[in-house]
Amino acid sequence: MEKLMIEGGKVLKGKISVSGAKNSAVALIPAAILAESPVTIEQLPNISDVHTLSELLEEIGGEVTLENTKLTVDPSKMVAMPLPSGKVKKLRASYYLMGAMLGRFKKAVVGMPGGCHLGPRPIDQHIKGFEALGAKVTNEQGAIYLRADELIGARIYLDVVSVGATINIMLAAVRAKGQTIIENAAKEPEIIDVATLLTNMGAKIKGAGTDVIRIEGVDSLHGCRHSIIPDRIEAGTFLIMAAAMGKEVIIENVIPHHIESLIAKLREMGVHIEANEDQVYVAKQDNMKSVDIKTLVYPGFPTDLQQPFTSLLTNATGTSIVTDTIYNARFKHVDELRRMGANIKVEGSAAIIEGKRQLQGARVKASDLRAGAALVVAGLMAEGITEVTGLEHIDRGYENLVSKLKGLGANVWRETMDEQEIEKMQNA
Ligand SMILES: CC(=O)N[C@H]1[C@@H](OP(=O)(O)OP(=O)(O)OC[C@H]2O[C@@H](n3ccc(=O)[nH]c3=O)[C@H](O)[C@@H]2O)O[C@H](CO)[C@@H](O)[C@@H]1O
Ligand SMILES: C=C(OP(=O)(O)O)C(=O)O
Repeated sequence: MEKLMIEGGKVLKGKISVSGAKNSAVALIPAAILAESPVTIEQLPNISDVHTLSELLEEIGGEVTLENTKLTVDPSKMVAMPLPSGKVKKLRASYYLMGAMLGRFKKAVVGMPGGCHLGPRPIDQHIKGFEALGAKVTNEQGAIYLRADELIGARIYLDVVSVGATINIMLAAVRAKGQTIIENAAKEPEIIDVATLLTNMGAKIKGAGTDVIRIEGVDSLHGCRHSIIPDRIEAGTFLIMAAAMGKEVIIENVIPHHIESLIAKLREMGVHIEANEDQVYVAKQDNMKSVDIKTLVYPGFPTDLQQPFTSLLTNATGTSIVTDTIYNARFKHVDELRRMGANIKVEGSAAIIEGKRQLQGARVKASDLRAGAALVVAGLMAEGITEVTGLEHIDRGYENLVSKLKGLGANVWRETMDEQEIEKMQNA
């Protein structure tokens, strides 16, 4: 087991490049199940969620080759093998195996997904969608059983705007008979990316990226090549790091339009940002002003950036309020930031941050992926050394974080933990 060491206070300068989007990748890989010939996905991030999903596709008979950032899946020999436990528990996105296998085989058995602990993460809207398409869905000992004689297109109104449910229903509906209409659909860029792959595979989808998606089912789908969009959350994390410690930082391979809500808030704080087609230039501002943020569905401020942004706000003068309307208990990072000297109170779904505080290096633990990102931001700003454990969470979503940050001049490295340290961490 390893821990991440960060010597804080170093100025960040230079270029950093964004990898392919995790939350697209984890849907595009299961989508390959729907084809009958090989699908190649390019620019994939080298993160553990991608490896876990590739292994899951192998478990159901897929021939998978993963070379650097390119994955080829030959799904022709896949079978509807039950996946009630094991690797499906390692990540959230294993729920996309439900929609994809239901679409291809008209049946699936998939264990309840894992992923970050952000409070309750129900999948009732996914199930409502599958049932509307004609599937019988039961939960037996922690696994979801889905079966349909035939999938028939339907009009589905989502009671909650959900990225996961929108994509999952799309995956099943492309192979249903007739038309499916998803109303109150989520509009995240990852949904457009998945719809683009499916369209290249022969699906008929209109309206992805708006709140009404229309799908005309087809009898079969074929292989294709697809290049994934850049990760807006990784890009956003780098922007936040640069706002905290950056002199002249250029973030490359980014679609600035995807992170407009973050850019607007950083500018409101006084951070200097210039954006062109696929690059963003950031320069730190010494007297950042406090701001309030409220997380919302896209194009609102993303919940996935709320945690790293909270760390930045400890360095802004005045009181900031961060409200998470998507996951109102997504505040596990706050206790750890307090250990580093932050003055933050959590009241209901809001965190109240009193700045400006000079954080101090400490031993902290990442409880989930973006809590980990928040602690890295805090470590870069802190005086002295910060030790971050719980790296398995960070490795789910950030490719080569250490070498990318080193490229900007940060002093960060990984160290193997000894047995005593592991025991101490587990008992903490
Ligand atoms: C693998 C993946 O892409 N994960 C992302 C996805 O997670 P996830 O798929 O969990 O998030 P959703 O967009 O589905 O959920 C949004 C909100 O709807 C609620 N809800 C969702 C589904 C459902 O059936 N019932 C229900 O009530 C959730 O509890 C949450 O409050 O979107 C989140 C919100 O942008 C991001 O934080 C995660 O990074
Ligand atoms: C919460 C996240 O991931 P997951 O849904 O995979 O747990 C995330 O990407 O911030």
